[in-house]
Amino acid sequence: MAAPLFERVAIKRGIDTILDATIFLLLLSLLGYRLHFLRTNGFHGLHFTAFLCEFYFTFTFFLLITIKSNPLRFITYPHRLLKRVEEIPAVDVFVTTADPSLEPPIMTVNTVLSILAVDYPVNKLGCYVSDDGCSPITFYCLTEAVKFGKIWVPFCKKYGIRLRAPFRYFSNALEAEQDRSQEFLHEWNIIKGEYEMLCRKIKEANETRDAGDLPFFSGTDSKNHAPIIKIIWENKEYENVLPHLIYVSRGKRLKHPHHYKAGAMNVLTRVSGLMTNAPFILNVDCDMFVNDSNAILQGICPFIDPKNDKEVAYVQFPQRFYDGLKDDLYGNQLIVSMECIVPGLAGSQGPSYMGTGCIHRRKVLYGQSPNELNINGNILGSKLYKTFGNSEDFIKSTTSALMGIADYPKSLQCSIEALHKVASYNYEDGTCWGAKVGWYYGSVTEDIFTGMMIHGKGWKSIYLNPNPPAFLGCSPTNGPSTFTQLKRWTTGFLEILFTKNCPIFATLFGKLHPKLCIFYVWIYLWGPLSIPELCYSLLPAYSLLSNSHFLPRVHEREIFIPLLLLVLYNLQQVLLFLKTGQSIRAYWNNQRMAIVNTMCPHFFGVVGIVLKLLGLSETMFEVTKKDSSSSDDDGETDEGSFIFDESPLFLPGTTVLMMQLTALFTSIWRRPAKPGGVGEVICSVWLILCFWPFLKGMFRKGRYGIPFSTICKSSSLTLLFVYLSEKKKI
Ligand SMILES: O=c1ccn([C@@H]2O[C@H](COP(=O)(O)OP(=O)(O)O[C@H]3O[C@H](CO)[C@@H](O)[C@H](O)[C@H]3O)[C@@H](O)[C@H]2O)c(=O)[nH]1
Ligand SMILES: [Mn+2]
Repeated sequence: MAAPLFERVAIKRGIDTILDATIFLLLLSLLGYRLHFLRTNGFHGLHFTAFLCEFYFTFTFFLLITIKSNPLRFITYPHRLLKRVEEIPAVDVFVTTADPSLEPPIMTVNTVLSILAVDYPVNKLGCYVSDDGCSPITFYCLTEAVKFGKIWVPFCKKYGIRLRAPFRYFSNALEAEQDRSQEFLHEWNIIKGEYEMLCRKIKEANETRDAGDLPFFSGTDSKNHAPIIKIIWENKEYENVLPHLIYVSRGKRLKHPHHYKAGAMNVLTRVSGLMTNAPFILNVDCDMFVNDSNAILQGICPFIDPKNDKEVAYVQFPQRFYDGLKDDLYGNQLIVSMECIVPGLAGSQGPSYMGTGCIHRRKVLYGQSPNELNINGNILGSKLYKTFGNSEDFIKSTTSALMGIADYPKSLQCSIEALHKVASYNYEDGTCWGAKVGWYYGSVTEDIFTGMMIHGKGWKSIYLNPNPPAFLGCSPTNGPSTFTQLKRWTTGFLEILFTKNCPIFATLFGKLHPKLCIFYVWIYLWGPLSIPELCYSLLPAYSLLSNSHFLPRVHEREIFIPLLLLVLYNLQQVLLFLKTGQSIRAYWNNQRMAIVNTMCPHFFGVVGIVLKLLGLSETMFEVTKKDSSSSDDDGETDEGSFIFDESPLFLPGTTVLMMQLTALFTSIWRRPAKPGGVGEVICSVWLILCFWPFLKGMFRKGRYGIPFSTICKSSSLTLLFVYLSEKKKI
């Protein structure tokens, strides 16, 4: 038998398990203390509220420790696959971009170049770029990218370069190179020059908004236009330098829903079905380049392994980021989650789909279940039209994909009419796209939703977390973008929770593994967690203002429960950060942001969903702004400081901070000798430390300052709170 292509290895967690258990027991004791207190003293508003909040915290913590248990890791052997060339399947790569001003074209170009250059048989790859911005600039940049690609790709392959996104490759010093021969240096210099020229051309096109003569773009409005599908580069067998590159801007009409990224992915699925119809689909966002030229080979290994052939739906690589801010100021590098939480899922049904860096099996996206045999083409006839839409060509391609026929069609020369038809704005009307096949609609987090529906059918997924990382993307680098992204995620999660597609039903009536059910419930409850957390944050301030207590007093021995909880929980976090190679400051920023995020963007995610349920507003996919190193920064930069804007998202945080400050000072001023309970003071001070960047922001101007209007609103809310607390009216 051939050597295995991949292996699983258990991960040892050591002390983390003990800390999990201890913290959980302490949380239970705290609940016990509350119940005892309420029984002996009768109903007590403060303690009752505290009990409810702590109950919720204990519940989410329980979910989390269940998710983290029994982690696994997978190792792949891509070089073994390379030796079995005839078994290597074709892969279609989808790149999505939506807005050239928020997503600089140079970034998309680098992502595309890194894909064109991967170590994978060139004739088995096709790269499709979806441009929801319908931008001639993006199109022009891609045509220029191909010209550069013709020298870049052979250079990378000749010298075995691992990182094939030119902007990253050239940002590393030449000294790091192994091969320093004269020939190499000579070529390196030429190619660097060419890359700089490409950057200049792109910059110029961006500035002058001039992409040359492109008649098919004339008169198009990005929100209202017919489909534009262009083969930018076709790989002909005799050349075999670059894989196919196809530009797709799907048709849109103003009032017709286009379902954001999910809609774009479904159009790419159909367009690629007509052109190359590869059995596997890799999808990356425009900011996520291939960081290791072996990435696709690695990702294909689990699919080829005979043990998994029948049950793996997708292979997910972690989201990793390059050029993150120092010490993870906004806590959005997700390293601990990717290293310590997701591996727990890997040991079960597999990781959730994260929207990028993921290889899908095409058949699964066509709605097939793991136990269904490859279909027999004749049976389904008219049902196929109902499901997949009214295109004969596409039904043919679907049938062969579902039947497992690998090599249909042989060339890109399919009919333009068919292509335009499947990419038109109304092709999906009355079909199952977005509901039973393709990427699912109805949530702005289409990724987790689609992944969950796939798991619900009983499919497994595989988590590959290689070193060096296979893909790298970028994370938001300022407060407003971070908050907008998180708000969208929370809203998207709740859009799934409150439907018939809720994970609990998927476990009860479908094939979702209970552990995955727990994971999805845990993540969907991020938003609602903001309510107990906001309530809990009011308790110390209220206690200090009204001279009451919600925590055990110093002379009671139960005071050790919350104190130990605080110490052990933070100790656990510090250890996790150190274990994953991060700094103590990164730990602190992350733990602070966990609180800030819950109270600000997550809370607004909940507000958004309530408005949607009341029919007052619709949810939107707001594209995250991506900073490229080539974009100019306006004015001063201060890496360690928070960036704010007028958004109401900053309001709850500013208010909570003001409440703590007011409560603390009032209590010291009134009772200088005995300023309130120790527990309450510690809580209040802790919150002030968590919102420290907000405190600094209150005294600064410009983008590092909290706008005056937000300060006014927060002050009013604080005054109202102080008034009500002092009168003990709440
Ligand atoms: O109408 C749209 C909106 C977005 N996109 C693309 O979707 C991708 C993700 O958008 P981004 O603004 O970067 O969202 P993030 O929050 O950073 O993305 C994370 O979360 C999304 C779900 O909320 C997933 O789709 C992403 O894969 C995941 O990286 C980008 O390539 C966009 O170009 C479209 O193609 N069309
Ligand atoms: Mn993104």
